Amino acid sequence: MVGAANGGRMPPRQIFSVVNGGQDPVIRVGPTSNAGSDCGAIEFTREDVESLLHEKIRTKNKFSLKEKCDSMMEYIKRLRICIKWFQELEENLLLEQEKNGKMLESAINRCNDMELLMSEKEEELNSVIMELRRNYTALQEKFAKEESDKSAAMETLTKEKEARLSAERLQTSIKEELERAQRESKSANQKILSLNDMYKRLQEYNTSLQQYNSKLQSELNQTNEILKNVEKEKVAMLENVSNLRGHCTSLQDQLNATKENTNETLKQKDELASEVGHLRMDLQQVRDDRDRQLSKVEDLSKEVSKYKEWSGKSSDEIENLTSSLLSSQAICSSQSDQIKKLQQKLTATESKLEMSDVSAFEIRTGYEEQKKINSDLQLRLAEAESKHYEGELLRKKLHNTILELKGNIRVFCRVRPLLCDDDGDNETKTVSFPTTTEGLGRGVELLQNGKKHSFSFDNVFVPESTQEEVFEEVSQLVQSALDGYKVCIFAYGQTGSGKTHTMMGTPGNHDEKGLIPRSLEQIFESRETLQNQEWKYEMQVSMLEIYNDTIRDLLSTNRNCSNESGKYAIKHDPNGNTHVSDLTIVDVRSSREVSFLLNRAAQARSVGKTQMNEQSSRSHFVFTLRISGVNENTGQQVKGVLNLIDLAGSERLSKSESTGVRLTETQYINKSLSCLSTVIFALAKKEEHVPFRNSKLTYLLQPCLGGDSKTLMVVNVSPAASSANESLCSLRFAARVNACEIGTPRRQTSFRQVDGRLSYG
Ligand SMILES: Nc1ncnc2c1ncn2[C@@H]1O[C@H](COP(=O)(O)OP(=O)(O)OP(=O)(O)O)[C@@H](O)[C@H]1O
Repeated sequence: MVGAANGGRMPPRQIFSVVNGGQDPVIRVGPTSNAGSDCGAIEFTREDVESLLHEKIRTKNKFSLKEKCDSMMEYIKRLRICIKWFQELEENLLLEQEKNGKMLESAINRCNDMELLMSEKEEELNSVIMELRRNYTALQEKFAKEESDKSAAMETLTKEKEARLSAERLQTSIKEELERAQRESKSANQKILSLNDMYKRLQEYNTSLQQYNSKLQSELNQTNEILKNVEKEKVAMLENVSNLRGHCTSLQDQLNATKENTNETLKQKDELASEVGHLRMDLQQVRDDRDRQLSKVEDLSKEVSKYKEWSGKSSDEIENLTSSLLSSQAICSSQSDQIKKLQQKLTATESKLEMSDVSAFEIRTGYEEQKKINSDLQLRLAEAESKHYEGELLRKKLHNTILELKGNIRVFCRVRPLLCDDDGDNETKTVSFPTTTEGLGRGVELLQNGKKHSFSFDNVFVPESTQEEVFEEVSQLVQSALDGYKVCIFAYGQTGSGKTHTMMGTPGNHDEKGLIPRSLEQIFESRETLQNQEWKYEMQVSMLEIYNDTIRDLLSTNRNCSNESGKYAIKHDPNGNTHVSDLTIVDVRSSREVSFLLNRAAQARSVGKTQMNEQSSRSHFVFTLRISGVNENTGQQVKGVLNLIDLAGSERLSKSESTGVRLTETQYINKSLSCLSTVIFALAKKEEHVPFRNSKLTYLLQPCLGGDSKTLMVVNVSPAASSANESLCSLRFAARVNACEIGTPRRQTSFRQVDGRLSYG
């Protein structure tokens, strides 16, 4: 094509360039093409030409022109040969080009023809290709369709195979099942018969249970009614008894005054009687004197008459005799006066004596009357007291019946007042108390994140409730420890919610005493009263704390060796009694002694300042009073236990911001409280395994929680808005505990020799 464009010829410059820069590195000129030329068979390669062109002419003598001219000539000669070779080559190339041009032309023609032919053929082929493509696409579509059909068919086949296999398996299992079902059907038929039988019996049992239940319900209602009446009667009786006691005391006072009066009167009477005796003696003496004087006068008169008879006697003698007679008469008359006076005195004294006899008689009759009234009153008092005792017994029985019906765990809720330390939004009321008939005193409502949560417990104490009011509701439970029951009262709640306040109260403030001191006072008072019924009690106290899951003896004088291994090991015996080895147990005789021990324990207890509470209890405090009683009349023996527990408060690590020791304490507290809830829920669900051993607290309280004791949980709640989440958690936990039926309280009483050992539960 290039050749055609240049008319088949190339200029010599171009040929030279071909020699210099052509693709072929060597241009060889054949011998035929050089025939007859000067260069003969000389061949030039590209390198030759290039070296020739770049050759520098060198002479031996730089300044010899001849030599330079010769070498130039030589060089020109070589150049000429080269040029000639080029020219020949060019001619040959031109010839060849011409030839090639012709050939090219014919080839182009042929090519054009061929192109025409080819285009025709191409068109033909294109149409064929198009046809083929169409066919191909159709075939591809068909193929794809066939493929998809095939895969679908394969899938269906595999599915069918699987279905067949499963159907076969199903068939065999159905066969087996059928056989089994036939067997079962037979046994089921038998079972149906027996179940029908049982169903009938169960229906009968159910109806009897329903009847029994309704009877129990009505009995419970009646019992509640009776209990209320008994309570009312008790109050009236107590009032009556106190009135009678008042009356009796005033009568006793009167009686004493009368006795004193009588004694005084008797004394006066004795004095008067002795005076009368003296007077009588005086009178007698005076009478004797008078008689003597009278006989003297008589003698003298006789003598006077004798002397008168003698008339011969001297007148002096007569005068003497007359004067002595006169003096005797004067003495006589003065003595008569004296006698008269004495008689008057005697009559006055006798009338006085008579009067005093009358008043003594009156006093004696008054005294007798008073005595009678007093003995009447004593009888009435004894009657009232025996009625009161009977009422008390009935009330206890009813109280125990209610507990038996309800289960041994009861829950009270106490909401403490808002304190100035409480942070957060305290304008909106977080805790409220329903005023409906059924909710009053038993319901509590908590507002959290705008949602109201309602709870109901056995008793709910509002922030204004006093320590005394709280104790009043607990006193019956405390009392049953003296009757031989195991009693456990524990305070649960968030840190700073008022547990220690409820259990211990404010030290030094008499009105703010908590449940523990009040319970002890009541127990010791009742002990005094029961002594009249011949009951003799012995009491022992122990106090411990569980700090970081380690028991510490709060009454030990040597608290440093609490970590000795094997010390304070908890053991339960088969009777449900618990012992803590090496724990200090102190015999106590008065509530004053216990108060002293309580103060000692409070000082030894682990308390620390936290973000949430200035005086936060960092441990669980367990106070135990073991009571052992015997009735000397009947020989009956009782063994009661009173456990009063102030738990450490739960707290959120994020909120308490505890670090170091406080953080460790908080972690232990939270862990043991969560163990407590796990145990309670396991008991509630009646699970086979109850994880009592997961913490020292739950293991120690095992008999109280899972056994036959009377247990009361006081859930303490803070009304602060910032504590709403924690309060909700505590109330939810308490509600679940309230719904638990854990066991039935059992009284520990016997007529045998009491086991000397005492225990927690
Ligand atoms: N009913 C109440 N009336 C008046 N003040 C109360 C009442 N309850 C609690 N408080 C006061 O609230 C504060 C915290 O109470 P307390 O120490 O009893 O809480 P706590 O639940 O025992 O806390 P922690 O678990 O941290 O030991 C105390 O200052 C206490 O006096």
